[in-house]
Amino acid sequence: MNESFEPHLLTARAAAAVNGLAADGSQLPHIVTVGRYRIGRVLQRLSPLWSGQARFTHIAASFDDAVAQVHALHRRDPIDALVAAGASGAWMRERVDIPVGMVEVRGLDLLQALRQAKLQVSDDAPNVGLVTFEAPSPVVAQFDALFGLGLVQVGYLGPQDAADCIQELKAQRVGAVVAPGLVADLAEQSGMASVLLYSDSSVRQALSDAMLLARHRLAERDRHQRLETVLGQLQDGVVAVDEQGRIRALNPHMAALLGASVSALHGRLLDEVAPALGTAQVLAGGEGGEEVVQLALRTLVVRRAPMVENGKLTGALLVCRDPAVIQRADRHLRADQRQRGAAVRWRIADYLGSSPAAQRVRALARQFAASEATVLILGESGTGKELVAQGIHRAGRRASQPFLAVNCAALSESLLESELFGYEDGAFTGARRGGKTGLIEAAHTGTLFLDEIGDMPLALQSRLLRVLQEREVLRVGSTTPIPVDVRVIAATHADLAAQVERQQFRRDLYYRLAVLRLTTPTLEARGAADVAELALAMLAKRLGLPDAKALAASRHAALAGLLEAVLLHAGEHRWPGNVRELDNWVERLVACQDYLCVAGAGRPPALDAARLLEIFPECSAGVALAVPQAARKSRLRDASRLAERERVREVLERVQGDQGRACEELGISRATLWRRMKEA
Ligand SMILES: Nc1ncnc2c1ncn2[C@@H]1O[C@H](COP(=O)(O)OP(=O)(O)OP(=O)(O)O)[C@@H](O)[C@H]1O
Repeated sequence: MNESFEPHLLTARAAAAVNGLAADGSQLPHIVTVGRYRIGRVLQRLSPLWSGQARFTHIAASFDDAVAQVHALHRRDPIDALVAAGASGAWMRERVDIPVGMVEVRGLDLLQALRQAKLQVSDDAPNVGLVTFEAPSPVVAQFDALFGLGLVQVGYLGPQDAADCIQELKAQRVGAVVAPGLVADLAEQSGMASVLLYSDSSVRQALSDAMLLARHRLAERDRHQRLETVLGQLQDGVVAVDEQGRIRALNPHMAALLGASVSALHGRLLDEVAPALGTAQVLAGGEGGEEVVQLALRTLVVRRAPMVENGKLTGALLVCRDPAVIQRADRHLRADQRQRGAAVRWRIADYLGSSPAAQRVRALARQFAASEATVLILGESGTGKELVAQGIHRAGRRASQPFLAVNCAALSESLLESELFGYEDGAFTGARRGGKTGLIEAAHTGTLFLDEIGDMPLALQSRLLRVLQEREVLRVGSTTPIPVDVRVIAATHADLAAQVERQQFRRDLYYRLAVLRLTTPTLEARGAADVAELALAMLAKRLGLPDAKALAASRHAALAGLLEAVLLHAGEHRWPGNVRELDNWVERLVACQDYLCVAGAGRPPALDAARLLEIFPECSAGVALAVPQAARKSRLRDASRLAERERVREVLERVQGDQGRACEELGISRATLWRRMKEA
């Protein structure tokens, strides 16, 4: 016996079914019974037996009317299976894409029905009528001939035949009829006894069949929904077709590419909707692979793959990509690679100096980092323009994105153009195959530093202006602009405003660039204290120390003192090469430290003025003019002593304590060496 007949199960299930859920919380399949008249009533009477296992809806209609109502309901509330009988059921099965549990006439049921009918005939009308869907059965006719039932068989195709059926039965003196619902009802109305062709057990069997079909379909629907959720998350358009090329699944992105809704596209032939996708080609056993196609006005990259199950081709999967997405990913990858190659080294705090001018630079840079506006950094060569640009980038929201720099003065016009804007495949003779991504594209989401912007040729200035205005870049040889999100920081040592007046620089570009403006001061403007601070930091860096503070405690303290002494003699030097020139001094000092200090007889080594001028001719003015003050002299002496001691220690280390060799190298006597060793 079917478990659904157990009453306690029925109640528990019925309670859960109120919400369309099974007792375990899973969704119940939706079954729709379809039928009018007597069969409709039997279906409604018996379907509650499954009430805990399925949700039932009844549609009292037949044929086209039933088909229309089923479609309408299915759109509102998806149906998992239908139950119907006879001609109307067969009609529906042809027209609805939902499995149908058919109420079938079974042999014993028919005998039972005929027996019941026979018991109800009268002498006036002694015959029994049998109305069946489609043609009369020869087997039943043979049975009648054998047992003498007086059976009149009539075929029935649809409601339009019902009245004719009744007339024919009457004419043949039929007293009781075994017939489908409508005919049975009409027979009763015209005074004939009637027995429904379908027994309760055949209706129960149909309901049970429908249950199985519905469960299967519900599981399929769940799988489909999960798949749709996954597909919905994809940025690509994805469509699956069956072996005939009919769309069986697609995601909203694909529907948008095809220009219709998901539901409108479902079931249509993909080759009719979008012939360019080449569905037929892959279904005909062609190779999958990737191709660029034109779909309406869009260019897409389509990838096709046949679907093969158990060695049989069951359909195909097509994945469509917007080339812009691929290009963007490509740009990101390239930008990442470039970024790794040219890491951002500097932070705003690396801009050293305690002078008010240096403090102002740091404060402004911090302000600019919080903004997205274009920055123009003005300043002489070697005043830290790139350092500040990197600092602004690193302190802003683009810090984790690429920082790319290009020196506009270092490249020829055509090279600078392709470096900045990139080019398309075959844009010019010698162009790399596959084209090239320009720095502007590669800096997407990051910062582009345009050094020596004043040297950018006028033609490129116009192209750059377009990038800043339209926020898109046009590769050389291309007509399709690529959107970019780049912050531009430009720098120049030139007087850009004067260049604008002389029409050497586009005025509109100048204003676009100079939204935020910052000037990096020269070393001269920053003063001697900043010069010393920077020089000591450079010395520390050369010696592999973390910063200038570490010098004092190191064995290089004397060298640091020597550096300070040399700088004191720089006097009025104007540092035209700025930080680069200063770094050059530090390097010279490290190389010539021994030569600079001369030990007199019985006197500690001291900075030798003549040698100083020889190595640092820039000092001449200072040395000649400045009368060294007492404080300076003593600082210098200390520095020289320190340097000498340091030197002794270094040489002794190198010669592994061999004092004879150390004296030779240092050019001093053994007695002096011992004294120096004691001091150290
Ligand atoms: N205030 C400063 N503090 C620390 N280092 C500095 C400072 N100013 C400049 N530098 C250093 O000087 C060197 C040159 O700086 P940078 O390249 O930024 O200058 P620039 O103005 O861009 O020069 P150019 O215009 O010649 O390219 C770098 O090593 C930089 O770190």
